Amino acid sequence: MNRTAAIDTAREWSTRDATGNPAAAIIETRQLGVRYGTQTALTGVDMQLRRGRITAVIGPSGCGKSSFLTCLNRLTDLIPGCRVDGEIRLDGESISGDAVDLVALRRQVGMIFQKPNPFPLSIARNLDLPLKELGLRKTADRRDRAVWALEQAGLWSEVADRLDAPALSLSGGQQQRLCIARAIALAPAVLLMDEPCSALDPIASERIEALIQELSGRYTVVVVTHNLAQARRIADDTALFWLQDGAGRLIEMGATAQMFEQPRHELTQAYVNGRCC
Ligand SMILES: Nc1ncnc2c1ncn2[C@@H]1O[C@H](COP(=O)(O)OP(=O)(O)OP(=O)(O)O)[C@@H](O)[C@H]1O
Repeated sequence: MNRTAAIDTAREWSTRDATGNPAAAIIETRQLGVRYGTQTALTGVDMQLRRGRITAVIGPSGCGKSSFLTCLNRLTDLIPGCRVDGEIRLDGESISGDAVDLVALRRQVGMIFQKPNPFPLSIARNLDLPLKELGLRKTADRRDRAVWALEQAGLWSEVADRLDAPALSLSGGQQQRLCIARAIALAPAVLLMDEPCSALDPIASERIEALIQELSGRYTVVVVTHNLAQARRIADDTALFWLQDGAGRLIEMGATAQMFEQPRHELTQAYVNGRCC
């Protein structure tokens, strides 16, 4: 199948769910492109991310996966020389332009990075601080919300008796779950995860994977991963990006089982079977 046909297929898929009904997209991109100075990292991405589902973004190094993710909550605004073209809609509303409240956007669309990045403060303060900024004025309310978020992240039983300990004294996997709790505490609609397990040992990775699966349904998760087995285990939907003619492009997107078992595009077939890169 040529590239245009595959993208048409991706478009057709992305507007229908498994029963043929229109899919409920929470995020939609149209002709999304990212440039760093004169270099085009990503071009022409038309994609719909479905509400409450886990979408894995896969593809070889340099094909624009992280650039795609960082567009979705406009962290790209913080990169000098970076320019984003096209359209991104969250719940039908454009997130482009100067009128958008970026603090509110980033609360709605939280980000988890490859390397856990807790604040160099106590475990409790890692949650209390953002909740204060969110406007929760009563200490008891903030504490309740913090406990709830730690429970959601599967961390509460491990830290309940040492909330005043430094966050950096936690293991890498616990720090990553703390970062997920910190994001969840702000009640986001979408969680973006950029290789959230790649800095962790296999056991900690397994816990994060299990946590991502538990979050499914309540949050929309977009996870960039180089680990194809992980994408297959945790993702409902999978999108393959590829570097073609010097720019990253969306090649194919579909339900994960279809992408791995019956890929439509030859690049997907080769990539998921480890026959290239
Ligand atoms: N801040 C930046 N400044 C300049 N160029 C950048 C920047 N970030 C990414 N790029 C370039 O954009 C292209 C896409 O990078 P990106 O990190 O989005 O790809 P990726 O698929 O996530 O790669 P990887 O799998 O290696 O993390 C690359 O050529 C990269 O060098």
